[in-house]
Amino acid sequence: MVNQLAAVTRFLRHGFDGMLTNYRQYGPVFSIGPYTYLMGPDANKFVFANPQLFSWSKAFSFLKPAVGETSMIVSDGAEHKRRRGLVQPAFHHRHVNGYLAALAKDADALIDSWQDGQRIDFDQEFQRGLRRMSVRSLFGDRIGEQADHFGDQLEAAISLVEEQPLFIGAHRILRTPAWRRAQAGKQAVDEQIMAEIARVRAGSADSGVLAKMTTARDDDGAVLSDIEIRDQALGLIAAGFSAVSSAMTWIVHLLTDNAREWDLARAEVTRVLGDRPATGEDLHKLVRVHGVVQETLRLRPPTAVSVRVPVEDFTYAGKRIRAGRKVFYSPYVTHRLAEIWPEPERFMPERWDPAHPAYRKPGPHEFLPFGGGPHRCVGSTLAISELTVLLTRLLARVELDLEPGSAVPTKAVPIRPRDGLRGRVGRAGHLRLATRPTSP
Ligand code: HEM
Repeated sequence: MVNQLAAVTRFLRHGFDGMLTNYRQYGPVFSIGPYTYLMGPDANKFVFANPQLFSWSKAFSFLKPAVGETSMIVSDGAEHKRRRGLVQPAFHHRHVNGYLAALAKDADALIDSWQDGQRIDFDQEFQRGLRRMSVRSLFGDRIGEQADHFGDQLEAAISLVEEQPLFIGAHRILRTPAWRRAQAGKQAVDEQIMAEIARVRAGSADSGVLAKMTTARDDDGAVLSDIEIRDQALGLIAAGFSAVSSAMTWIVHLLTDNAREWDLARAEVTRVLGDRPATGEDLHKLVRVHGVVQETLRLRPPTAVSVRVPVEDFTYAGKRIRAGRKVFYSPYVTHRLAEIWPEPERFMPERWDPAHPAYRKPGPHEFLPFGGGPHRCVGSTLAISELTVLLTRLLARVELDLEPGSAVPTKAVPIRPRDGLRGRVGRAGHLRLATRPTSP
């Protein structure tokens, strides 16, 4: 029997760690108020293997004002499969590797905009820099040239749906200024995307994901309509943009929390890359950097929980779950289980190095920062590339000195530091890093 008050209080006090304690106490399936939690590796396996039980259209309906009705993330069944089949090839390794040079240029532009010794909020700065990087690789060079302006309009459209679903309904009914701003931003962005699709259809060459989706054709000759392409483009940004910047912020926090970690990752960058940006061939040689990115996604998965809405009643672990309930699964909880991850609270990039004794290859239901099943993150390769490129440029070029205590995690998705991540930046070799004890 779940003690409702204790279970809610745990989450309110301790966020996702409270959810972990609830799992420990109540097992892989339990309900708190209107919500049901399916937790742990076996529950993940069940959720990913049974997509026919769930509706994404219902679970993510709150996103529709920003991403439209046809975006993959709000599509089910055969429609989802068709759309996904036409979008996914644009994220193939081969294409993503083609974006690395442009990503490095944008990463360098971000770093160049900082003054030596300047005090900044890295969380804000990474959001700004990664927005530019994402806009260029998704929408191509033409829109990429006005990435900041385009990004401002996008953000107005998307910021609203990042609020609690209940508040979004209130904004819509009351036609609040935030709602009107979101509508104006969405309209401006829609028009630019439609114009870009028309240019690509008229034969104008571009290399972004948008252009690839516009010309995509499946084995049966099916294509995406203009509205579908526009909705996919908006869905990619809505699903991806804040998750990547959240991951970047935590990467820097975890690396600088212990100067030794920063030094080890930097030594690898110096050895493999020197001062040049990474190419596709370099990626598999950056073992430590890869470990840092993976280990951050383990300890601070931006999508700490995600939601499903069952379309029919079903039974899991002997418990009946009714159609229409909100059901949550949690990468965060699974990533902190000692039975899968020895010393789960420790930041250990070496666990991802096949040559290290601590290495163990996790199953897809044990390490799931990008979800799993047919709706698994379509942008995961691009996300990892953006993080790797920005991280390697930071390691090559700057020292960071973070202010202690400036990284209290929020209880929201994606997890961010509540008051930002503040500190000073200096050119490599110029600023002395303060060494602090490791804590995840
Ligand atoms: C570190 C960064 C990222 C993380 C942690 C992340 C995480 C996730 C997760 C957990 C899901 C599945 C949600 C569920 O099961 O309910 C998902 C889906 C998705 N992600 Fe990501 N994501 C990231 C970056 C990106 C990027 C960069 C893009 C696009 C360029 C993107 C586009 C999408 C889309 C479109 C879906 C829905 C796919 C579908 O419904 O078929 N994500 N993401």
